[in-house]
Amino acid sequence: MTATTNTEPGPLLSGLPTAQHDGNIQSTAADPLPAKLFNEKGELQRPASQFRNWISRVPGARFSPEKGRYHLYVSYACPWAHRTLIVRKLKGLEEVIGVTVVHWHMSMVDSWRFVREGEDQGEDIEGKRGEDTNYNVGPDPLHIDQGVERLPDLYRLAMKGGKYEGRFTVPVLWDKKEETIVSNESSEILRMLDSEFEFVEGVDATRYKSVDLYPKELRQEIDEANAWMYERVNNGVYRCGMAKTQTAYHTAMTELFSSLDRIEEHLSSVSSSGPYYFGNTLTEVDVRLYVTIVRFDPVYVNIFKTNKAMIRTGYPAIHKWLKGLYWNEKAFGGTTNMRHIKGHYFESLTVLNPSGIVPEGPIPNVVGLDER
Ligand SMILES: N[C@@H](CCC(=O)N[C@@H](CS)C(=O)NCC(=O)O)C(=O)O
Repeated sequence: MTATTNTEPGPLLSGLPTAQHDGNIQSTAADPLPAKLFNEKGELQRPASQFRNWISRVPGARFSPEKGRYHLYVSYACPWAHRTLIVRKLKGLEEVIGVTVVHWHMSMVDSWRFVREGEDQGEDIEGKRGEDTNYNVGPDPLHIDQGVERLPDLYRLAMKGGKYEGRFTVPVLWDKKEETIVSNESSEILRMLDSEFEFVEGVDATRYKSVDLYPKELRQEIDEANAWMYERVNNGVYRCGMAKTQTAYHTAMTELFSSLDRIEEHLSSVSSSGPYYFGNTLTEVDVRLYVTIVRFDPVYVNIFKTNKAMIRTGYPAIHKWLKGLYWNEKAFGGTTNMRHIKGHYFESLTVLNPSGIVPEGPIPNVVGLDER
């Protein structure tokens, strides 16, 4: 598989930009919103992910699928990283690919850091569906003697002395064999996990094959949905929240809410045939949309000012779809940790929320299956 199969129209970007680091990981003056991230209209422009290798089952491939060779570094808070956690679980790869979760707080100067031994892990106290999320939050288990305390330290190791000019983002798919980063682009990691691990030791091939997130017969529709949803919804909420002018905000809001209307209409028309975006077939569109929608009412409505409507009151079909995934599918609900999610956005993004106060509502963060 090559990078050309990726349908992402452009780079996926961050939570919020942190200051750039040099190769030695020293803090520089923090400009949380550097001018180069914006165009002349004050609209956010996401930079591209820099590590774009592929795990491939083609014989002789540099990164071949193997049990225990790869490790995911993620944040429960980050929607892009959340995609990879969902797919790892959906495909039954828990014993094959390890995971380490960073602390939910992202410093605007020093990026993400690993949780120290004995430190609060940010357990999801609402916890009903977060049962699987209170694991693997801790120090980097692979580089205990190499002084890896923060995400940039990992990028430094991967660069082996070379200069890295991208952003220090999660998710990171790490290769233990070459001690480097295979990929830091979630849309591509998602595809690799979905397609390349069927014949690997420790993988239940029947279960693996029972979920195909990019089935041939739906590829065109998936590609089309990905293209507009990425720009207007997944990245759209960030474009609203980080807009530097009223006009840029208005444009992003208009595109976001007209897209939610479109999704609502689509889901109303398919919901009788199944719980997923394409009725009875679970695809990567569900994965990619879920990570944004589950954060919408608890976080984006508030911190990103996406407040024309809430999902729970304004979009009944989307809400039903969301509740179904959260409550009925372990890979979705079980990887959703609201403590990390709310802590990250409201306490890290002090440029948008200077007090760092975390809103208590909405209550509950995700509505019960049979409640409205
Ligand atoms: N293109 C990346 C974007 C990932 C990303 O932007 N992650 C954010 C967290 S939500 C991050 O780590 N940001 C740190 C930064 O930009 O400094 C992907 O989809 O994998």
